[in-house]
Amino acid sequence: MVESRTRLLILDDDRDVACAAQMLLRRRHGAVATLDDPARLEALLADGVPDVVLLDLNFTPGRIDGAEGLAVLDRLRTLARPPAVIALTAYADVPLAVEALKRGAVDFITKPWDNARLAAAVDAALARRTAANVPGASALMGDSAPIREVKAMIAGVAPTEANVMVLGENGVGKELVARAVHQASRRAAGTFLAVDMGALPEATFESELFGHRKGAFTDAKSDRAGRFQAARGGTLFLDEIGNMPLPAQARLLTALERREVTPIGADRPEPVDVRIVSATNLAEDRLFDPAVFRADLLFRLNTIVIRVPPLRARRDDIPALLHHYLSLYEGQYQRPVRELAPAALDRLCAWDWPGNVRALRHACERAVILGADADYRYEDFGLAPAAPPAPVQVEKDQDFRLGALERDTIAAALDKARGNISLAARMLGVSRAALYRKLGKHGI
Ligand SMILES: Nc1ncnc2c1ncn2[C@@H]1O[C@H](COP(=O)(O)OP(=O)(O)OP(=O)(O)O)[C@@H](O)[C@H]1O
Repeated sequence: MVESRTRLLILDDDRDVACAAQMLLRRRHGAVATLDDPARLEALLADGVPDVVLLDLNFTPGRIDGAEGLAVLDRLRTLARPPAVIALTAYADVPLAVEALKRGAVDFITKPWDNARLAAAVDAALARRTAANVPGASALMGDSAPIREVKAMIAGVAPTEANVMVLGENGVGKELVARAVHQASRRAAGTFLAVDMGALPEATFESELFGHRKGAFTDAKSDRAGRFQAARGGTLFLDEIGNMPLPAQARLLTALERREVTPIGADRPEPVDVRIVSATNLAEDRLFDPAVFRADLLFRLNTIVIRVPPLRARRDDIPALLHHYLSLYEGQYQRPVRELAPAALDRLCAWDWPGNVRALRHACERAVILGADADYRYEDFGLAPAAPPAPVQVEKDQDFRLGALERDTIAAALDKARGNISLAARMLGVSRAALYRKLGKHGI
């Protein structure tokens, strides 16, 4: 994907709160705008739509019904390319957070927040600004035999309450499969809440998932709902499950076995009413290694396993995906409709797509933005390997080596992390979203 700066917007009437969030996020993301009055939102949107909006749900002092924030959320969702919205609320109001999630917010944070948690939520929102945010892209495309099999499994398993584990390489569409299970289930009217288990800090793991009571620990200034409570009546998607440390796995297992969770500081457990869909890109031999993943947790989660094959194993889907994403980005960037030259299509179908559908999508975005000919050419997709180093002038040579160095470092980190994106991003000291951008840039 073409590198672009992330745009964040913080919409909160409390200037101190907005300023604190701005300072925290500016270090990581650069451009962070703040707005204390929703009446000025339209003028700001006219200048460009942000990627992520941190949205306070109550502006007028004393109001706690969230109606003001929900109205802004509804407005943002009508945009052609809506931002990912993280709802902010000063009140541990689970119904309000759930309402925001139902109306399309990707996450919620209770104020006062933990900085690491806020930063992780923004990263996750950026990485997830995918299917849910792009009209028409939420359906699983493809009609190859393997993808038809996946769709048949989804149709068969969705109406049951069985836990589903989705396996597959990065970018194959595991989250789309999880959403499809939710949408075809009896819980479709409820919340679909995705949690990146690999990104949950170990210290706050329990409070994030199960919630806490005011005063349970020094920073617990108010009650806080956990993900299990927020997804009540809906589906909890536990993503990157293979990245969980073993102690966290034990705590999750207890909750699933007892079907109840106890918020930290509470004296009574609360029943759990969620359907669990989990996903990992770990290879199955790693998943069955007890040093990596607890067997008892695995057997809780994998009642039904849906394996999503890599794109290179279902090349018949490539033409439809290319046409879909090219026309999607032509519309989005208001670029002319262009054909894919037959020779280019052949080469794109022969490419192995190591980053799977996500990489294909990024490549299409690049081609739409950079392609200049009447038809799309293979070169427009940025997949050709880097040119061999030539003994040209020193400066150019250095540029080339810098790019190659970055690519090699990323490839080495991915290799070491066995394809685990969260882990590789942590090793490289960048966010998951930034790593995905770099993967797209290098066609990895
Ligand atoms: N069959 C498909 N049809 C259309 N778009 C797809 C399909 N599969 C994946 N995509 C798109 O590819 C991108 C990656 O999909 P998704 O996030 O579901 O993959 P993932 O397997 O969960 O990735 P990761 O393991 O990296 O989290 C998304 O933008 C999604 O919309």
